Amino acid sequence: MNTLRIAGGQVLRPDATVEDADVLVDRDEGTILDIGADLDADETLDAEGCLVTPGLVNAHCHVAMTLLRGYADDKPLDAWLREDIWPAEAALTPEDVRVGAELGLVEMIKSGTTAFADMYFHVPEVAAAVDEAGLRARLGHGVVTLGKDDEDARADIDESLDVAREFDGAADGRIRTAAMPHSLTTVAEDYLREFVADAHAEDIPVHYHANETTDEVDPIVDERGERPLSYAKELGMLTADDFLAHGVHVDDAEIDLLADAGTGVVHCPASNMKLASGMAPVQKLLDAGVTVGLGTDGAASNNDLDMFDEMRDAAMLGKLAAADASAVAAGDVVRMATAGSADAINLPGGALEVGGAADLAVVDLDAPHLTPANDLVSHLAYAARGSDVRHTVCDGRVLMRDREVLTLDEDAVMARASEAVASLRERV
Ligand SMILES: N[C@@H](CCSC[C@H]1O[C@@H](n2cnc3c(=O)[nH]cnc32)[C@H](O)[C@@H]1O)C(=O)O
Ligand SMILES: [Zn+2]
Repeated sequence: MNTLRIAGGQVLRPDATVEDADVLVDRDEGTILDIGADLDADETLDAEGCLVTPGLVNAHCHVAMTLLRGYADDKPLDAWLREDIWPAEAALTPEDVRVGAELGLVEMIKSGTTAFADMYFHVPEVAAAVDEAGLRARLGHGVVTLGKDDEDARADIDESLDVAREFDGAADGRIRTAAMPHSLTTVAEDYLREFVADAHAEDIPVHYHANETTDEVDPIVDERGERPLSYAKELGMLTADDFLAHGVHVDDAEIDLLADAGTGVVHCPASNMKLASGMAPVQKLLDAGVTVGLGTDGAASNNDLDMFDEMRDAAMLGKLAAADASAVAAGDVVRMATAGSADAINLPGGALEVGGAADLAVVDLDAPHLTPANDLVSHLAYAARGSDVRHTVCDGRVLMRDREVLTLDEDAVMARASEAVASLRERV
């Protein structure tokens, strides 16, 4: 057996307690063997003065959109997508998506994220980047049928199903997949019904954007006389395996539907604030027992992939939405960014426990903004930053040691991404 010891730190346990302990990892199996005192191992990662946390799980992203960071800001969702983002995306080559994904993965590793869910296109390139970088992911090809003829719409759906079949279990099992209709309004009803049924017939989960803006909710209510999530249920896309992004404008009946079905909701507070989409009723979702995860959405609507920022944003926005300072507390957002997200996207990780996945982040507490150590869960939620992460481990493999990313060449990736975007701007 080949073992790794994360030594001398404090460890955040699933019940939100913190204890002084080493974490012993089986590198061959990628699992945690023991959490305890003075454990011996083949290799040691120093965690003195640090908090060892579960790797953060970014449950909704478009990772290659790092290329469009700062490309178009300060617009509402619909205009932003139609006027800026979709025209630029139409010009992206597979090589662009590869380097954009690598850039995003470097950013994730450097901020303690070990797993994510991603909706994009040229997915084979995203999968190759994930394989190389060493993270876990649930990947899928996003489908839009609006504005497409029947042949193109069907080709898009076929590609989504083919990608889900082909890449499930890739990267030594670290990659899982989903079928990904973009949203309830950008994929037409007949296509959606067939797409979802075909995916579920092969046990492929479905991931989509829902109830993000009122512009997206109102047409469904006007045309169908029912709420979007009641429509989603009727289409069969509200099962325990499926998960949706946003869920901003959901009413009480829709919250009950989500809780009854066990469908995960991925809250994306920064994106919702930046696009002025609205405030998700996160405390209500939690109270109803809905599985709630946390995601950054793409870097063009955030504008980073730092899940520490996202935790703080979720807590702040959740309190505002509930008009209650006790709503969406520190422990709630830490759980959402770890176990909640892992649960929503159904990947291993999200908790440090014996027998569980060895996916973790080591946060350096020796910083003025993390002093004094009154409450480490509070610090994670409100005061820590991605740049406080010292080591990142996924599936038992060290992806970053002492802030040096070991699986990708950070400087080379940044240079290639800048070149790719210079060329993209000339083409668009
Ligand atoms: N195959 C589709 C692309 C779908 S990928 C997923 C899409 O979601 C877009 N996207 C990013 N953030 C959001 C959001 O917050 N809401 C809805 N769509 C988004 C992203 O730009 C990308 O085009 C096509 O032909 O256009
Ligand atoms: Zn999105």
